[in-house]
Amino acid sequence: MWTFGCFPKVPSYLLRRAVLGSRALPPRRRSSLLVRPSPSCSHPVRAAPLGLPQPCSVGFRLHCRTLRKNAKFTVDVPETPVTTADIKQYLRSKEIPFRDGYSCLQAPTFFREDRSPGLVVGPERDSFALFIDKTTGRFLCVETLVEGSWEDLQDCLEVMQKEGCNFIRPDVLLGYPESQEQREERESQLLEAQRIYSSSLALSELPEEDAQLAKTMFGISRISNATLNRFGVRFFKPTKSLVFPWFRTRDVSLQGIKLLSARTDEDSVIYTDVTIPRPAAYQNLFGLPLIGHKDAEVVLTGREVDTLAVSQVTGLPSLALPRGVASLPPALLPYLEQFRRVTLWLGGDLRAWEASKIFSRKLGLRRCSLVRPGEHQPCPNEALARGKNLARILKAAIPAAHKSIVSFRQLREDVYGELANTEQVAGVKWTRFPELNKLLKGHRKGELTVFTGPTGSGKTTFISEFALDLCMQGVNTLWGSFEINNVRLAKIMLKQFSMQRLEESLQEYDIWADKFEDLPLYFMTFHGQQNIKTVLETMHHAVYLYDISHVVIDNLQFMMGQENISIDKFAIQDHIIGAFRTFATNNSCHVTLIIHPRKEEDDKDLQTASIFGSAKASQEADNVLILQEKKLVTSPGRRSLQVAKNRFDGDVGIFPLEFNKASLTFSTPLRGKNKLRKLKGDKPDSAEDVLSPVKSGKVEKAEKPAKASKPPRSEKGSTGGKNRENTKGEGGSER
Ligand SMILES: Nc1ncnc2c1ncn2[C@@H]1O[C@H](COP(=O)(O)OP(=O)(O)OP(=O)(O)O)[C@@H](O)[C@H]1O
Repeated sequence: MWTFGCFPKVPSYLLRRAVLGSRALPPRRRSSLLVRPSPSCSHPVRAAPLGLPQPCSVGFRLHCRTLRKNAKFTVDVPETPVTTADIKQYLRSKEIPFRDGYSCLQAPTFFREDRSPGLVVGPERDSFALFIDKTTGRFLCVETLVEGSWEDLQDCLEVMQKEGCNFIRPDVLLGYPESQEQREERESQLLEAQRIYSSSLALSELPEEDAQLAKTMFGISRISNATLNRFGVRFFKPTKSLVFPWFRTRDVSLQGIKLLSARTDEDSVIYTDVTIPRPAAYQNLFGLPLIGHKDAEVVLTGREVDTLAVSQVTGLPSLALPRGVASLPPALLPYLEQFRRVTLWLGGDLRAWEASKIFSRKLGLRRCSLVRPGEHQPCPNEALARGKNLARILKAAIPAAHKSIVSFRQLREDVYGELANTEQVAGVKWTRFPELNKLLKGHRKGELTVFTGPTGSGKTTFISEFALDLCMQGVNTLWGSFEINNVRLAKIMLKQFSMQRLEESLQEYDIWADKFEDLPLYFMTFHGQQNIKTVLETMHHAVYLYDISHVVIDNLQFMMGQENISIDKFAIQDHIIGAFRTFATNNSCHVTLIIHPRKEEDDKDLQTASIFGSAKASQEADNVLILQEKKLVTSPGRRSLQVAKNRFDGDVGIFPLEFNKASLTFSTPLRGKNKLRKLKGDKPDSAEDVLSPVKSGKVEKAEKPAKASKPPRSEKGSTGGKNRENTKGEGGSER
């Protein structure tokens, strides 16, 4: 029988045309999300470099996974979001049998002709080796490691049907091979990983004293050498690091490593890890080769040492996520499909708890149980060190499935957790803006921040640094920059990241760019006017793929143009803000929305009323930040940041900012007293007093250092909205 195997290697779009004709498949829309790759356990990703036209929009985008130096990628956001029902219907129409799994549909693979049992790998280890993500339609064949979009899969099936063949050889369809540079980079990283791993020693091979010292340093004194050997963990003497290997399941060949180092800082031990390949391509489910194909239960942990502890003590199958609580890449979901029960024990703090709730939605709530962190339930390795009964903790894990009606009894542990961990509840602190921490207390998931300032005052520049600061601390960030293009935005960020005028130190460019590339930072490729629906779809997609917890939209005006102009424009604005509000709440994701002021008067400072069309809209925002350019400070041209609304605890105030033109960064002036003016105090006469403190005279009064004593205290949530904390997680699996 004639198959695609007969074709010479030609660009796939030519192949597609040759077979289907140009009318057979409409050209696909350009990708709208610029993101990192989501490589799976063992193979390369191909993609076009940043800013280049995306070949995938015209041809098959089938590819094996690769590593690449330039890790910023574009991926397709489906033109019409696909639903599970659509996928099922399509497969039925093609008479393809499938199994309905937790996160994926499973079908027989058609990427290899010879499916002899010995060659079949992956969790299912049967012919149903094609996993189709129920949310995105993306597929992965765990036998051949071919992956692609839902459209790609349909293309393959159409081609096969048309030609009457029953398999496609994926290599023929690789229209966009790696560049030589990418291949060299990948190969050199692999060699580096192999070199380090082969020159590392099993802890059992170290002199007893050294082994004990190393175990003490990493807090794994109670992990036996037998367990370490079973997982292939070694010690690399030159850097005094533990080495966790990433083995491919198919042939147990080494794909990469994670090096964990420890150093003491005063009283505490600080752990850092480095992965080869770099984090975006390091998609190792640590422990996967030890999973038996009949295992139906797994304990998912946030760290390799936790998996060692669980496995040693309970004997249960356990896997560690490659980036801990930061993300659960959907590319790993096929490898978790075989488990009927997944217990998430991701750590011992609130961040781990939040992550386990979010991840369980991806995994399918029905099969997930969560270990609630607490004093008596720390992370597994600590539990082992403290002599706790790990099996009992696992047994007490609570089902993740959401109940629409709960009693206080079910909430009391959550309430206690929040009261006992006020610092964690307050969110991630800025390292560059301590004054902001004093007012807002931190950056929290699920909130909506509205940011405004006069035209050209530096809104984009400031928010870029504001978001970068958080991103550098592991907050997965998605940028929607509709006004300035991504290259310009990335240039601003890179200067802020390196804190210098990079034009003058180009020899350092690669060093900074390499570090910058490892940030969990993603960009939408939209430019100019966009439909709010498309933007929200892209945001949803990014949250699913990359566990985004902060979206920055610059700016709202770029979503106004395509709405029906016969409707009142303030009503449109309200509608858009409401949509972002709902998104933030439902996805436990912080949205920062830049809005141009409605009106600017030379002699007046901005106030909340300068932004919004109606009071309803002002209630939607949890935080309102205003970049004030003049008036509030003595020197003209100097900027101040005003927190005009703070739903979390009501503290509002203002502090000056000094601009460094070389690095495009902001800081609080070193000189000058009373840098931060809190506008605390009595209940204001009206919301307007808080929302426009300038008008009420309170800010100007507070600006005078000598007279700034005890300004009136504003009421908590003085804007009239209830504390958003109460509604956080609405529509989700809030427990
Ligand atoms: N505090 C500042 N002092 C002086 N110049 C600044 C300051 N902040 C930013 N700039 C510069 O002003 C210019 C405009 O900045 P930016 O684009 O961030 O302003 P914007 O408020 O977002 O503008 P727009 O209103 O057009 O959206 C940039 O060249 C930036 O480097």
